[in-house]
Amino acid sequence: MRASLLQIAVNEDETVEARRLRVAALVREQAGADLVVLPELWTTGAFAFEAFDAAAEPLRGPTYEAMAKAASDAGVWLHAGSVPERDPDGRLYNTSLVFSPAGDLAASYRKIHRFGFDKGEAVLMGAGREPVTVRLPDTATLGVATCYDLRFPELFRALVDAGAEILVVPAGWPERRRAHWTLLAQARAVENQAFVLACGTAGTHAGVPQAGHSIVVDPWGEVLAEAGPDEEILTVEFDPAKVARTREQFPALKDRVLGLEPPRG
Ligand SMILES: O=C(O)CCC(=O)C(=O)O
Repeated sequence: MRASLLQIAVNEDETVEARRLRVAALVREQAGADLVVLPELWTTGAFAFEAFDAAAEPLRGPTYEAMAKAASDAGVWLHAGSVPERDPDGRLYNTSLVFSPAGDLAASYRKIHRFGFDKGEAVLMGAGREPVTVRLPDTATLGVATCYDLRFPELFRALVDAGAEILVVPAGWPERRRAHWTLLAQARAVENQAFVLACGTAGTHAGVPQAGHSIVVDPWGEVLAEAGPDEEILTVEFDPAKVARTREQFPALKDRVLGLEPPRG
């Protein structure tokens, strides 16, 4: 399987419309890949809170249209990262879109864990409630999560319980916590015996330098590829069957003890 992670630079000197056109062209250039992955909220930048409202779009808005066409032009599965989605009631969500090689929407996922504590995304956007997996016929099952979700192992366990073998994590992770990003991507891969494809942004928006350093980790925790800090296309080839082999050879997932009593005392 060949995957390309497009680590897009999100800077304020480029308009949302210009970036959308540029990213669509980059996706088209990935013809021949099986899966292409974009970062979180790459139209505005994940920290551009003041831009969310103006840039919000219905699920089937301009980013949906551009990415559906780019996926079918390239003939690739496309995890198009996330967009600020406005639902029919006016509520915003951080919503990921996954397209099939025919350009059909295979899945959408509203980010469950919103970042910002008492400000930013956490107050501006609603929370998703449903973990999402996507079956790529004859290949593997994707489990999707977004940025801050990476800190919550129980979500990833739910995805694995639903059959996920490749965990895809678009992000807009800040440079100041880059060490956490790398560590958590490896931890989620090791504990779930799954591939992790984590695609971040580069550049600086809203005064927040982005970490870049998109990363692909195999089910044994080995880093197969890692980007640098700037805009980059990270391409990697791997065998999804390694998930089943790893889980068979080192069957730790089978030793899970569920439903423990709360500690006494
Ligand atoms: O958890 C972090 O350190 C970063 C999370 C984040 O930036 C996000 O979810 O947008």
